[in-house]
Amino acid sequence: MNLSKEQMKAMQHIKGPALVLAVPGSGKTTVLIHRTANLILNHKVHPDRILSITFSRASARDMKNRFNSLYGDISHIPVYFSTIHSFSYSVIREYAYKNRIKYTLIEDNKKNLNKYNILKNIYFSINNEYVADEKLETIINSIGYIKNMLITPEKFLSQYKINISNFKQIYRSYESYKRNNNLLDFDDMLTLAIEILNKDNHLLNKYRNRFQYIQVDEGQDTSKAQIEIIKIISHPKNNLFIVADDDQSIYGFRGAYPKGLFEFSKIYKNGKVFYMEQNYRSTKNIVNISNKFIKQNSLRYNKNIFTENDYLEPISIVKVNTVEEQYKYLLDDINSHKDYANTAILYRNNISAIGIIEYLDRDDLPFYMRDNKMNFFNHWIIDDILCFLKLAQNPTDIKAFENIYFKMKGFISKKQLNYIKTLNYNQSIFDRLLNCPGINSFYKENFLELKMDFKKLSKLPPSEGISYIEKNLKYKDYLKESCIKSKYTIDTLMTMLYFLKIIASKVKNLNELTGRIRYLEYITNKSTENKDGITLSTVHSAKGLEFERVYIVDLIDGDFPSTTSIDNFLKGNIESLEEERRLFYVGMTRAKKYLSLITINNRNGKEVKPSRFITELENLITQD
Ligand SMILES: Nc1ncnc2c1ncn2[C@@H]1O[C@H](COP(=O)(O)OP(=O)(O)OP(=O)(O)O)[C@@H](O)[C@H]1O
Repeated sequence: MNLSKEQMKAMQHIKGPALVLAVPGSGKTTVLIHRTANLILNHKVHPDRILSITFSRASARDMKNRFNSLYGDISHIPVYFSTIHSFSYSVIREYAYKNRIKYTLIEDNKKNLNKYNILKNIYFSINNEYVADEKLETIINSIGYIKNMLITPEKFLSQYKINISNFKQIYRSYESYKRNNNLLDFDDMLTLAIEILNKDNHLLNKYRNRFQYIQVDEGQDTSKAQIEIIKIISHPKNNLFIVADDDQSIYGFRGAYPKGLFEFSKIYKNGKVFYMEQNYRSTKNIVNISNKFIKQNSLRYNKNIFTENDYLEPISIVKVNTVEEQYKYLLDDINSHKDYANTAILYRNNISAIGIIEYLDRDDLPFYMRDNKMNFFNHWIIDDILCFLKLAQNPTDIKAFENIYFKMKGFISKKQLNYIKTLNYNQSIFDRLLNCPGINSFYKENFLELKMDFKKLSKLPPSEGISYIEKNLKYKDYLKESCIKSKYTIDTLMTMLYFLKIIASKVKNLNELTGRIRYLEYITNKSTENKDGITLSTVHSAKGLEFERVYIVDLIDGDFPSTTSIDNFLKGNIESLEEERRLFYVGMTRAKKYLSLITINNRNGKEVKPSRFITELENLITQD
């Protein structure tokens, strides 16, 4: 590949600070890789002296693979591509070794001592109630934001409203608990590294001498804390080379600080800024429409993306009625090309992967999961449904009953549960309930009705059974109530049930359903090795990647863009909706030749609206 004039200029920049501001597919990563080789081959820089930083472990791996496939083993010394976290952690480890401190990482939730458990305990001790998963996530994201932005919780709370009681106290307890016990989470890696580099001159100089050249990919998603580390290490030579695209900044909620890019010229008076606006990745159809689309954002630096690539197929906007029709369309389209390794199915939320996996597996199509962060297969809602079905099959199953007796109609009390546990365990639970002392006719009727309901349930195929549990056994009422307490939205929970029904629709009985769930979990875990399969990924994790064919699915208003961003927009705050638009733009610009955007009218029997971004795109297309 011949680099363009713009790319060459950027690549040949050697000394002093430089910022490359560029559009998607313009060769930012390409330039960074060639520059690395140029430093080593033509400027005799030892590979060990170059620190190339990128955003995630996956992108560090991708960059290393791209480097190796272009240049192989040019120096017989491995070239170092790292995340800022792993770099910071190496600083901390060295400092800890020197000072005989033993830090423990608390990010592994398979270990007992992990940040989730610590925060759950702290939350309970302060608020006297259990914290729900979604609230816990808000707490973790907010703490991450505070640390990445290098601000105080007070400042954070003055800017953002979060629905967490006593957040400040939780924050302080968590911080002091970690400090007192030498515990570290990911965000501490950054703030502690800054602290260490600021106080240990010897260590600081060692790192400054070692890393003479620093390169940063995806500069738009570096946080203030990360920028600070990079600034400290590169000083005073400031041989700093950053590539970035503010239109692809998608981690604002975690403290990404793209505005930092535009302070570059203020911080580095002798800094050079290069621009690259030619896209080498996508067809003219995709480039033109993406360009118009991102121009709808107001918080951006205007760039004009263009390409010399040909026009090919127009992007397709596909509107179908149901989720099942969406999968059928996907399968038909993918099967007509069978170019699995060059195809990606992208989505806004992890949960969207469930239905896709089920359908791909039914058709025996290979897939590769880019990020397996789903907790679907072991979620309590799945456990609940399995317990209902187990109890229907075996009305003496007290363990199943104990899990769900308060999640259905019947008003069964804990006292009654404890009483029936003392009765003959071979007797049906419903008969035992009828034997509870002192129950009045109201309770008797309830229990008799329950007995009949479970009998009916035992005769239904699983997918109908789930609807029966939802409606007749009033499980949906329980879910609605639990939403009030847990801050799960009912839509999230109903979507999970809906995907479970899709899985259940092809099985005959409980055994098969349990087997199918475990099997899907297994192939999902295994698929992270299956690089030749169709890539399934959230748009977030697809950043930096490219595919011949890209499908973006489940394009529903409220999913993509998210409900929160729409609510904020209605209150006059455009930032989060603009971040969603950038995310959508990142998704669109992953496609080289073919881009298909799919929306549905109906999910789980409810009418849904197409993503407002689809409407926007349709308007832009008709204006052409
Ligand atoms: N000068 C060039 N000639 C031909 N192809 C090029 C050139 N520069 C880059 N490419 C190709 O264009 C595609 C996009 O390059 P690259 O991934 O480096 O872009 P990027 O700016 O990092 O993209 P993004 O920010 O969207 O992830 C790659 O397939 C790359 O090989």
